[in-house]
Amino acid sequence: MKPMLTVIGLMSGTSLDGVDAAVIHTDGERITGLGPDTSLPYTADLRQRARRILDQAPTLSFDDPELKAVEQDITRHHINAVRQLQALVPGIDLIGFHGQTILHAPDRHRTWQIGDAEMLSRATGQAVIHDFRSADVAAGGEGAPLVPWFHAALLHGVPGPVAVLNIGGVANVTFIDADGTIHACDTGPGNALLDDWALCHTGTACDIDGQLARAGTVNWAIVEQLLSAPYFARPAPKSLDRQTFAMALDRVAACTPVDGAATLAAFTIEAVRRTPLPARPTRWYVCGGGRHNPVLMQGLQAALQVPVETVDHLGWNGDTLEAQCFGFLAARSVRGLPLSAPTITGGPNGLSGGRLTCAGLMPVPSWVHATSGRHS
Ligand SMILES: Nc1ncnc2c1ncn2[C@@H]1O[C@H](COP(=O)(O)OP(=O)(O)OP(=O)(O)O)[C@@H](O)[C@H]1O
Ligand SMILES: CC(=O)N[C@H]1[C@@H]2OC[C@@H](O2)[C@@H](O)[C@@H]1O[C@H](C)C(=O)O
Repeated sequence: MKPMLTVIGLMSGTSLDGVDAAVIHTDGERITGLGPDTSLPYTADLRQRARRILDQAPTLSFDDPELKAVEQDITRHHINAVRQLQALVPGIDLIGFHGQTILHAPDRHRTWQIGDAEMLSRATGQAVIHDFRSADVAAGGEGAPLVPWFHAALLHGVPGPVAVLNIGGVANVTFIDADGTIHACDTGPGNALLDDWALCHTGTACDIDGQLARAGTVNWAIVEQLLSAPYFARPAPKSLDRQTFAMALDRVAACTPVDGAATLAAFTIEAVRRTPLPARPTRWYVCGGGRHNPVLMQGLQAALQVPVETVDHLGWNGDTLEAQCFGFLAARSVRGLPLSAPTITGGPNGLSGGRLTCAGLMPVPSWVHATSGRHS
């Protein structure tokens, strides 16, 4: 095993907006450098097709032709993103390929990320780690969130208790206690409901800068009703599917566009505030696209009553963090290091994850042999 790897991490998140890719220099424990990054948005057509697949996922068969076509198109975007970074950074050792989650149901021992790792490996000439969540789910864990080890590595030296909140389609928190213990869970919805509401009422893919929500009045009765869902009474670890709270859109259906947006934003914020954590964080750092929405940021500041800042204040890039994370986790995977923990996903202590594909790679890098047994 080479001590330090140069890895490209790839993330296509639940917002279905495109691929984020980033270079990271890491051995899966230390991060010695962050390289360039890029984002390739999906076309409106691919976004719609991927969304239809996500909506149908619970009943889809693995060989559904449209599923396969969407998977190929998504993989092509990943290949193009990798090629951009390969042109900038010579000597890439490995790719961490998250894929696109279309279904997440750990209670039924299912988590499903689409993306053709073999096609990616062949087209880019790189070893690829993929399928990061299945081992944890198979072992009884939630399979998500997986970002906490990465947040903890980046926070090294920042005194706890602190929380890092990612507001993507779904929102998740990493809590680091004063003694360094990591706790995590999905807090509730992130932007996904707001995105769906904005698309329906304005034709734009999100509530840009919170323009709708800012002009509306929160219907607190609806927020309380939504927060009475059993998920919010469950202790962590726990995780969500993008569509878990899709019924919230029916609950706000009679609201005006602005009041509906204000109510959905309040749902996201209140779900964060009520998330059970072992201690009160002294500070919250926010990443993910939701930090660009001032209504969410100001609402979180008012609700949490301790400083709430974007992770950019720590010198991190809040838009590329998840891509960097899957580069970091790929390096952990090839070393057999844990990707989760009992207080993160509820999976067993010491469990690694991810599968390795080296399709068509000649010669196979020598350090790859260290990972025998997990090839696909
Ligand atoms: N200027 C903005 N105003 C409001 N919302 C914004 C803005 N910029 C980005 N967003 C939100 O951020 C979302 C994208 O966030 P992000 O890329 O973190 O999600 P993701 O990685 O796909 O999701 P997840 O973390 O759940 O996998 C968009 O769908 C949108 O809702
Ligand atoms: C199943 C799945 O893809 N979950 C995502 C999703 O998006 C945010 C939240 O829900 C988080 O649990 C996870 O992503 C991040 C990267 C994670 O695993 O940490």
